Amino acid sequence: MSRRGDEEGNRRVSPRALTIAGSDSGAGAGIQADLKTFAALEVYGLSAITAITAQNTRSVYAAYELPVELIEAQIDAVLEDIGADAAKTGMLASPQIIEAVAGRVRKWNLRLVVDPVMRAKSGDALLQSDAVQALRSQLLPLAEVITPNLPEAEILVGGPIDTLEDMREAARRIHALGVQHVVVKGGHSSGEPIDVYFDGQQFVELRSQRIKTAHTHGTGCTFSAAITALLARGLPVEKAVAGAKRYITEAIRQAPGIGHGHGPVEHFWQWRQLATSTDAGSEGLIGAS
Ligand SMILES: Nc1ncnc2c1ncn2[C@@H]1O[C@H](COP(=O)(O)OP(=O)(O)OP(=O)(O)O)[C@@H](O)[C@H]1O
Ligand SMILES: Cc1ncc(COP(=O)(O)O)c(N)n1
Repeated sequence: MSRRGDEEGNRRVSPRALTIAGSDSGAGAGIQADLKTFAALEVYGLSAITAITAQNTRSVYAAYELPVELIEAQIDAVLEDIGADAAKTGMLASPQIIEAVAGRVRKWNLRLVVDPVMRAKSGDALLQSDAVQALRSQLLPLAEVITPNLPEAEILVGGPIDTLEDMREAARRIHALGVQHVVVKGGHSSGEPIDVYFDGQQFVELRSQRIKTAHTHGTGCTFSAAITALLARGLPVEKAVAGAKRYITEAIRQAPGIGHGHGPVEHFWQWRQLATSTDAGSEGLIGAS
């Protein structure tokens, strides 16, 4: 357990989450989206930056990977002092960074959500093609949750995914790589954005209406960060995933319309009301608090 935690005396001890990801200067995706999501969900956010991108809503203009030792040092610095109840990965760029991050996940026994980021919405590559094998063999067996979109799931399983049954089969095969809980996201499908959740035994379909918008930059980062934040808050995985789906749906609906390309989503809408409301007899997202 990496959370040091409870030596703060009388001070309020808030849940903490760590993101290990790339910086997006346009702040719609990457580290910036993750930290906004953590803050909106009232979780203290920590970061370890893997790469710096020069990016806006239109394109990625440049990317610079940070040295592996500096990435390891960021993770060690925040965990030996502050601790994290859950962590997530985003852009990992290279096999060397994946290997280093896997080492730190083992060292600190982190609860890990992996968003296997491969390309930006603009089409620019964010992961070297020879890094997929490292992702498969080194990081996936350490992941509690993985959240591939359809193109990422196709690369992980090595075949096309066209139907809901294909999504279920892909989830089964990714689960067999050692991930405990798989969410194959349907944002890139042509119909309703149905996400398929699989825990090794049962499938759950997470459904929502498709919102007609160009502003979906950082939806995957925000969704996986919301899962991480809700896990850090102590929710069971299935509830954290369902809560994150509600959070991202509303975040897309309320997108501020910034920039000339794919703009960011809105993180700071009033989630608490949704979170604590009783919905069809359920206890709400986090229960009243
Ligand atoms: N237009 C939309 N309307 C409603 N929900 C959507 C829409 N687009 C995506 N989603 C939801 O947003 C979440 C992220 O899905 P998506 O497949 O877009 O991830 P992604 O491609 O990894 O995102 P990104 O690469 O932009 O960070 C999923 O829960 C998906 O169902
Ligand atoms: C640093 C960084 N991490 C992740 C993404 C993926 O997000 P999207 O697919 O919405 O561009 C990105 N564009 N930049």
